[in-house]
Amino acid sequence: MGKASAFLVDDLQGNIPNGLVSKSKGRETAINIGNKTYVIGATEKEAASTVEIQIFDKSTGEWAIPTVLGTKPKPSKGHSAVVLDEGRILVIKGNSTSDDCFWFLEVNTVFVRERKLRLGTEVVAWSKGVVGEAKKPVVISGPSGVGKGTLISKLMEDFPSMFGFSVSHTTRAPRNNEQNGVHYHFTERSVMEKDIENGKFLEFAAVHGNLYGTSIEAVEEVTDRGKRCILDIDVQGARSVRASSLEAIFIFICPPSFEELEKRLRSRGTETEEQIQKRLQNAKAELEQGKSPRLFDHILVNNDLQTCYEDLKKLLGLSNGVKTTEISVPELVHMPLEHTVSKIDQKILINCSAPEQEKLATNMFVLDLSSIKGGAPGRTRGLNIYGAEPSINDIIRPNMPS
Ligand SMILES: Nc1nc2c(ncn2[C@@H]2O[C@H](COP(=O)(O)OP(=O)(O)O)[C@@H](O)[C@H]2O)c(=O)[nH]1
Ligand SMILES: Nc1ncnc2c1ncn2[C@@H]1O[C@H](COP(=O)(O)OP(=O)(O)O)[C@@H](O)[C@H]1O
Repeated sequence: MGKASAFLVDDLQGNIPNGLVSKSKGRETAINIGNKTYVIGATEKEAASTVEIQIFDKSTGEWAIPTVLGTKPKPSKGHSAVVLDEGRILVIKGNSTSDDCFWFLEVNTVFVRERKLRLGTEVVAWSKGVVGEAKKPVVISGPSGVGKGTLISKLMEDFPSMFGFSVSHTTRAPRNNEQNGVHYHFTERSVMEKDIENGKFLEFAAVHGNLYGTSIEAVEEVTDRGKRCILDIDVQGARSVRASSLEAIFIFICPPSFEELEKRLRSRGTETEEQIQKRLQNAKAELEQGKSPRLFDHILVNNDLQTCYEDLKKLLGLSNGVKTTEISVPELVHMPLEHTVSKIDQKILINCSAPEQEKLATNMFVLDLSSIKGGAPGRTRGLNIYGAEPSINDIIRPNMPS
């Protein structure tokens, strides 16, 4: 609590009407939502190089420095900001490209509220916006030895540009054929526990006596490459992801019989007898949980591998026999330092024109947020940006904030 001395915002104290689009004032912006003003700005210290948030509570006249979750944007020379709804502010960084210029500051979402309760402080969370089609991530669960890895490998081989594997962390030892950073990030338990405590994981669980977890970064890394993320995680993990903002498709893989599962696990030859026994024991509970109502969207029986693979492809909307090698990588749009933003429903109009060029309307963009998915923790996917027609410009300009 105290004075926000690092900021140069002079129009606080209730002068900004709720929900008003803020024009970039340089390095700091004040946005009102309800009783609170969120001040977004870079610190005076260039070396610190982070975007800081301070909250002014108009009802108490107090300042608060919130706990900031998520990867923070690197500061740019200026930004603009607009209230999207009661829970989120869109921050557009000037002088940057569309792969790094749209950031969502969540101030009152389910995730933020839950963390507020847990931490007992003010909380805000950053989530970078990713332009492109937002195909839902795919969560694949099932008992050890059922064939999850085999099915995922086939999918990744056939559609290398479409899918990306979320590389989990684990405390178990690598198998002979496993590479660190490719199959898993093999980690010390103490390191992983610390990272969990520091909120770096989307989910984690103790499985067969080891810790396994999906870091937020693992999912972000795939999303940033414009790919559809595949998560191979256990049933507990699936439950956690269900409760998160990820909005995935959940698929449970079943063996044709328990005997066949045991046979596959043994023939893989990667576990000791003791480990096989543990995995078989756990498989019973996992198969039971796989039937939990509303946890999995689809259950596939992996009897004949090829049949199961075809069924999986069908579920993922991959038509028979089509091998897609192309993904449409969205063209980068450059956002100049000088720009103004305004909001109409789920569309954000970004005017990059210098005033004397405004009539040309060559630098107007529409950022369409109607199909966005996800959010903190992790990326906000499915942003669509395109050039605006002059007619839209004409309709909008009378309402632009000065
Ligand atoms: N919750 C969770 N489970 C994971 C994660 N990564 C792998 N698992 C699960 O941990 C279990 C054991 O995986 P692994 O040791 O590779 O053995 P395998 O399933 O027999 O190949 C499997 O059920 C995986 O789906 C993760 O990040 N989170
Ligand atoms: N439909 C199937 N029929 C026969 N064997 C299979 C089938 N699917 C997978 N396997 C084999 O079963 C073993 C376990 O498969 P794997 O993909 O490692 O399972 P998981 O990742 O679920 O632990 C592997 O040796 C794999 O080649």
